[in-house]
Parts: sequence; structure tokens; C-alpha cells
Amino acid sequence: MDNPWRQRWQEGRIGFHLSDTHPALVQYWPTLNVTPGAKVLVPLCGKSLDMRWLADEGHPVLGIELAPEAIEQFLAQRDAGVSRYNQAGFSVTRQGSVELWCGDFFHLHIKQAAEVGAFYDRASLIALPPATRERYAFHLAQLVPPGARGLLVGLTHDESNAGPPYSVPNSEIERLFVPNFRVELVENRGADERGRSESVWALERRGPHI
Ligand SMILES: C[S@@+](CC[C@H](N)C(=O)[O-])C[C@H]1O[C@@H](n2cnc3c(N)ncnc32)[C@H](O)[C@@H]1O
Repeated sequence: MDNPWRQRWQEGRIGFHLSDTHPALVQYWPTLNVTPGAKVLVPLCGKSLDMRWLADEGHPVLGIELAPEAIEQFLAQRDAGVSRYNQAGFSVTRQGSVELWCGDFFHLHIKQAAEVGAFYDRASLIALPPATRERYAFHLAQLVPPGARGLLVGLTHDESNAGPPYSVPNSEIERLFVPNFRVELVENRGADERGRSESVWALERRGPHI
């Protein structure tokens, strides 16, 4: 097994998956003033129900996920038609207005994200080790157009440097994103029983609106 994420999905070690929509998405997405109908990029999407919520809000969704197991489990949640095709080295599936690209997020080219107008990251940045987080912030900035808005849900904890999930302090989120995004911390959520607390961020890609 060459990829630890594939192994996790195959063994069902997916404690990060939520059985409901993330409350921060429901609470804060409407405050971002995202253009109605804007396509939302969801990097490292897993089988998150947040994508259903975004689709139900009228946003086409472009999810990127390494593990085919996650994608098949997402699709199986609904008894609805699925179309499948290959594009740019990714296996793509579409169910309703949710399009899932199976492959490495870092291989997604700007051409494939041409219609993206917004983004959503919950437990994506924090799934990556430090050096890869730098790459992630840079790659995300390359993929989304100036003016694109998004919500990011980060996490901090005291469980040494172990991960994932990695503990990513607010100072690091600012350092990673400020060069290319307007960054606003909208909430530091209280710690859960394991001492893990989430931070919620509103981001907007800097640059002239085209
Ligand atoms: C912590 S989970 C979060 C999933 C989802 N965002 C959620 O909230 O449930 C991280 C996900 O990223 C996927 N992943 C890790 N590295 C990836 C990469 N380079 N490209 C695409 N997906 C990746 C993993 O398979 C896993 O499903």
C-alpha cells in the first residue's frame, strides 16, 4: 500500500468524516456573499456531506479526492444517476451538480478549474504536513480567480506534532494565505473533549476582478 490515505479509507479509519453538514459552513457561508451559482472547489473533499449542502444551495461543486473509496461511498449515499469519464489524468464522476475528480489535488491544472468561483476547505489544509501546506496554499491561489471567496476550517490541538490531523495555528494560516488572499478569522470555536479546537476563516483571493 503506497498511500496512507488509501489505506485509511480501505480500513475505514475515517474519524474525520462527519455524519452531518459542518455547522460552520451553514453559519458562515451565507455571510461570504459568494456569487449565486458560483462553482465551488472543494480540495481533499473526502465524502463530505458539505458538498451536498453546497449543491443544494445552488452551487455546482468540484471536489478533488485521492481515494476512489471516498468517491464511491459519496456516490452511494444517493440513488441518483452517475456519469463517469476520464480527463487530464483524473477519473471524473458526476452526480447531479457534484463533480468529483479522483486524483492528486496538486496535479489539478488551472484549466480544469476554469469555472471555479469559490472554494471550501474543511480539514484539507490540516490533513497535510508542514511543507505540503505551503504548496497547498500556493496551488489554491493559482487555481481560484481574483475575487473568489471561500471558507476554511482549520484545527489546533496539543497532541505533539503528530498528524493528520496536524495542528495548524492561526499564525500559520495567516502566514500561508495572506500573500494571496484577504484573510479574516471569523471564529475560534471552543475545544472539544479531546482538546481540539477549530478556527473558521473567510478568505478572498486578492487581485483585480476581471
Ligand atoms: C482529513 S480528510 C478531510 C476530508 C473532507 N474535507 C472532510 O471534511 O471530511 C483529508 C482527505 O484528503 C484526501 N487527500 C489527501 N491528500 C490528497 C491529495 N494530495 N489530493 C487529493 N486528496 C487528498 C484524503 O484521502 C482524505 O479523504
